[in-house]
Amino acid sequence: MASALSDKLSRLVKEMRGQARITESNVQDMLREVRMALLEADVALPVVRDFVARVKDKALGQEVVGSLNPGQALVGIVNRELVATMGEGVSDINLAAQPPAVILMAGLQGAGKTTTTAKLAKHLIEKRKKKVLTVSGDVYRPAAIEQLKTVTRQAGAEWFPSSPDQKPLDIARAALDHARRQYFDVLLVDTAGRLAIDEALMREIKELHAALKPVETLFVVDAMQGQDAVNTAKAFREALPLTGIVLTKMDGDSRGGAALSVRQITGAPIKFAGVSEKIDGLEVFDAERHAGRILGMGDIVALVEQVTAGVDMEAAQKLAAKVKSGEGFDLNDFLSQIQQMKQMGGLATLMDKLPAQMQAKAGQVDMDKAERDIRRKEGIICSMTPLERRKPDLIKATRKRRIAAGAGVQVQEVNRLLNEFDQMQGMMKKMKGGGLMKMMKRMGGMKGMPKPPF
Ligand SMILES: Nc1nc2c(ncn2[C@@H]2O[C@H](COP(=O)(O)OP(=O)(O)OP(=O)(O)O)[C@@H](O)[C@H]2O)c(=O)[nH]1
Repeated sequence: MASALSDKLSRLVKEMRGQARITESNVQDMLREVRMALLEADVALPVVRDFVARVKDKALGQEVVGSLNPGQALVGIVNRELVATMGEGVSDINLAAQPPAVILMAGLQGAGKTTTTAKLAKHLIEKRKKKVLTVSGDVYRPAAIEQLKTVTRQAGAEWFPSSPDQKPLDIARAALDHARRQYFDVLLVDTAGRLAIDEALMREIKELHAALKPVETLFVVDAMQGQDAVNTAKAFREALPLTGIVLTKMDGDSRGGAALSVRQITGAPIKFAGVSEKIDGLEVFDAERHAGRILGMGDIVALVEQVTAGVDMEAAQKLAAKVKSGEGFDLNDFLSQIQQMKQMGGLATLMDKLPAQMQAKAGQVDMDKAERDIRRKEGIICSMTPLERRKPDLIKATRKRRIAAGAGVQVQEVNRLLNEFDQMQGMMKKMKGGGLMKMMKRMGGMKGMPKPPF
């Protein structure tokens, strides 16, 4: 499905070539695809509508800069809007309170509250060097108290005992008192889960909130819940002043649309993502990476940006004019293409940014070898005289030996480069216009290299 979206967008991107502006008419198809992609990613409909309207607003009339066409520019706008909606920058746990800083965990049953409580304890111990106490207020499911005890041990934190015959509010007060007296920095309060929104339990968590005055009230939500997450989020937002969201089970196969919906509905920042059942399976939420996941495009946008940033547009245009005018593509141009590739961070960096389905193919290419090969080629061309670079036909056997010696390679390598260059020159002529993207595209068909995105 991810590849279907990338394919659709790529096709539309191609159709929009040669248009200099994003207009009402050329943007419609793209926006339809974006809307579909968001719905398929399980983003709630009202959130999708809002989002697409914002993107349209930002996109209309926008001049398309540099080598980008309107399609590519729109992908950039969608990506930036996704990142902005889900929150830019890193938003860690706020501990700015008179210790112990209380963190209240809220969410539906099975969302992953207990697991997340322990994961968070570990995070605070290891990353923030805090002394952490956990307590369970879940008196309805006796196993929940034991579960918290086990995972708290795994996290290396301390656990405050509680039992099913106590009232949650009493447990919480006793734990807070203990935390104060024992100089704990943080008290993590796990609460009873709800299968669905339940009045009595909502009242209980509100009371806990009022008594504990937590510095953080985290809403724990299962990313696999998709659209259903919206109703849960609404109910919790109405009951509690949420300060952050933890999205769990992000290692599942959801498209991650819940992130966008829950963020928009609650207005609270997404702070962490649960990425495995294990105690260390918690990551600080990365909106940029998640935007890529929702669009199913890997880091394709980053790739487009990196390519356009690294390319010397003036040089690329000169090259295009050169090829068009029939003046020919020479080894100086070949050298400058290699150098531009280096400026973009080298092959390995570019491959890293490809979407998953392309990376699988890229994985078959030995990157180190490919990089070494490029460096050798650069060395060979640099050993030639300017005239030889313009007219490689002039290079005779004795010069080949000298060039090889100068570059520290075998003569066969020089021959191979000249042959490859010959092929490439033929190709460039056929293309009637240069450009790195086009060249990369052609390279996609060569030597098992993955195809570039556009
Ligand atoms: N794969 C995966 N599983 C998770 C993650 N977080 C929690 N789980 C699993 O989800 C299940 C429910 O997690 P709990 O922590 O028991 O959920 P809870 O919200 O405390 O549930 P109650 O105590 O019943 O309210 C457990 O099997 C966890 O191992 C995660 O990030 N990834």
